[in-house]
Amino acid sequence: MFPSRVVRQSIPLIHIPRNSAVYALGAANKRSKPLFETGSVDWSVDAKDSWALVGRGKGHIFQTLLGHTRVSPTPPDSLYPKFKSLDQDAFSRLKFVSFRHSASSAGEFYDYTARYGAMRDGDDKTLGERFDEILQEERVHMSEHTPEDGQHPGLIEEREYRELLESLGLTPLLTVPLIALSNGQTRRARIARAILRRPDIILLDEPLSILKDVTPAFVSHIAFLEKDTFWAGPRDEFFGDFVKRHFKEGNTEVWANGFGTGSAGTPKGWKTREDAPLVVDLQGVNVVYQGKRKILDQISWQIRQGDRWHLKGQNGSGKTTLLSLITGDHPQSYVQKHLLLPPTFSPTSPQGFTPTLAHRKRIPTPVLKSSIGVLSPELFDAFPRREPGMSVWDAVQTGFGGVFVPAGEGVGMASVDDIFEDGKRDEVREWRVKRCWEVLEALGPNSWADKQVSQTPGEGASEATEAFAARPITSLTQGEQRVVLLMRALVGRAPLVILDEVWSGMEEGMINAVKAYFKSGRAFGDHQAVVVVTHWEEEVPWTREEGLQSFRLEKGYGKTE
Ligand SMILES: Nc1ncnc2c1ncn2[C@@H]1O[C@H](COP(=O)(O)OP(=O)(O)OP(=O)(O)O)[C@@H](O)[C@H]1O
Repeated sequence: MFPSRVVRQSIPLIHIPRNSAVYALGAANKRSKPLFETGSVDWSVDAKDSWALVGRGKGHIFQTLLGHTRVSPTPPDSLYPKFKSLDQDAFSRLKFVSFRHSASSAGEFYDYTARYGAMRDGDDKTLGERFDEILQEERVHMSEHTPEDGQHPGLIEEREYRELLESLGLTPLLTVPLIALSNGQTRRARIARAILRRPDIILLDEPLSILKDVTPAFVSHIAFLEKDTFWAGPRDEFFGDFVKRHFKEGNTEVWANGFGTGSAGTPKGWKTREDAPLVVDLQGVNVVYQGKRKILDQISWQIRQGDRWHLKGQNGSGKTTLLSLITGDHPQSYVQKHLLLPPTFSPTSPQGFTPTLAHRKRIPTPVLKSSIGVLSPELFDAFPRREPGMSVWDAVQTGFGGVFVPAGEGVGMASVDDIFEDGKRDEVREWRVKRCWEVLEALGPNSWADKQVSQTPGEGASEATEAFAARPITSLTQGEQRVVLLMRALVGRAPLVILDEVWSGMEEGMINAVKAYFKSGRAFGDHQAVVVVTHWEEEVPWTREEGLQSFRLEKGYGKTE
């Protein structure tokens, strides 16, 4: 939460008294089961506190703060006592920034289709211009209120504004079009946009896109909600007594670090790495924008079958750009001198593809798409989940062709028809159906759902999976949609799999299920190369001992570490 300008320290900004029950808005009556109860915890948030909401039920706390639940009995001074005492509308003094829906919720800040292509009219508004607009809106808003009515905190001061941009690393980006900002840059820009309006409370939903317990230093307090346990208090007490007591039963995984010592996924099969065929071969690759912004400078990178790579680099260092050259999404992929990729792909042949690579411009895009399994924030935004009637099954199947739209009986078969001789086609189809069920079983609700809640007693494992496969993708939670799009990336056993921010938006149970699948060694075959993109070492499913290599991008240059 952002330090408040309101001075009366004794009245809390937020207060949910002890012995309160919090209900979903539509809950019929008091006999309905509450979302959570405060029990003996009297939860108060004061100005200058910085709270982190954690635990599986944190979403309920968030919804409560957004006014989307009913607190019973109604708190005597409202949920927002300080604003009540000042006769202010709490929701006008609160800013909510959600990162859960990935970049698309940034709206004005993102458009996947336009990013690499020619910019359209209106796409070229820069970050600086957008911030100027916001400040102008605030000026107008301010002019409509008197200083006494407390409805406007006054404009951010010039010095404070400059410091804000500096601290978020946005100063050099002011002249960059919004559309060109990288994911991390967009996140930071959205936080700055909220702060520019000088709210008393900022709610940031999943701002860090990380797997788990990296609690930023500025967090002073923690509110925890899971099943029947609600706890709120100072950070030190949480990590001391509370975690020890609450997690003593063994559920410590979420607070432990990293993947532990999983040994699966170890690339094997070739005596030395150099014996393995190349999947990607880049030499001297460059990307320059507007003739001057050099994003990639003479990048050379070879990826071989069985390789496990961690692609690293700060926000804006060019990771997405580099990967978009490999996936063929970037128009400049055609003009690179040396950008070699797999020209064919046969999931049922032992090796998976013809070992002689071809230049990107000689590979039809549908073939390239079928050779690369991708899950990324960009894909999550762009995936046309609203395609009428698209079920989970349909969505997973699109992974075989790397396409977006289910194509009738043989989803993604278009390119395969060209590749395979008559007679082999059924074999492929059979393999595909089997693979779909495999990933659905491995990563579907059987692996992560709270079984008491979502399964009726006696329901068989496959029944739950079948029911899940038939659900419209739009009916799933954001976390469930992420898991489905991960299944889509894995289903084809493509020679190259790219997993960019794979954990973001997933619930804890899903994260554990995916981790278990990666560790089991069944997720990837030895013929597959995998590139993981994350800012956090502990999110990478493999260790150096298991063959992990790192490729770092920095100031346009790339190097193997
Ligand atoms: N069309 C464009 N014009 C100008 N600059 C661009 C354009 N597209 C991208 N950029 C710039 O290229 C740089 C690299 O962006 P990219 O998305 O590849 O970074 P990234 O490493 O993936 O970052 P993140 O970790 O935040 O996702 C950024 O500084 C971005 O502003």
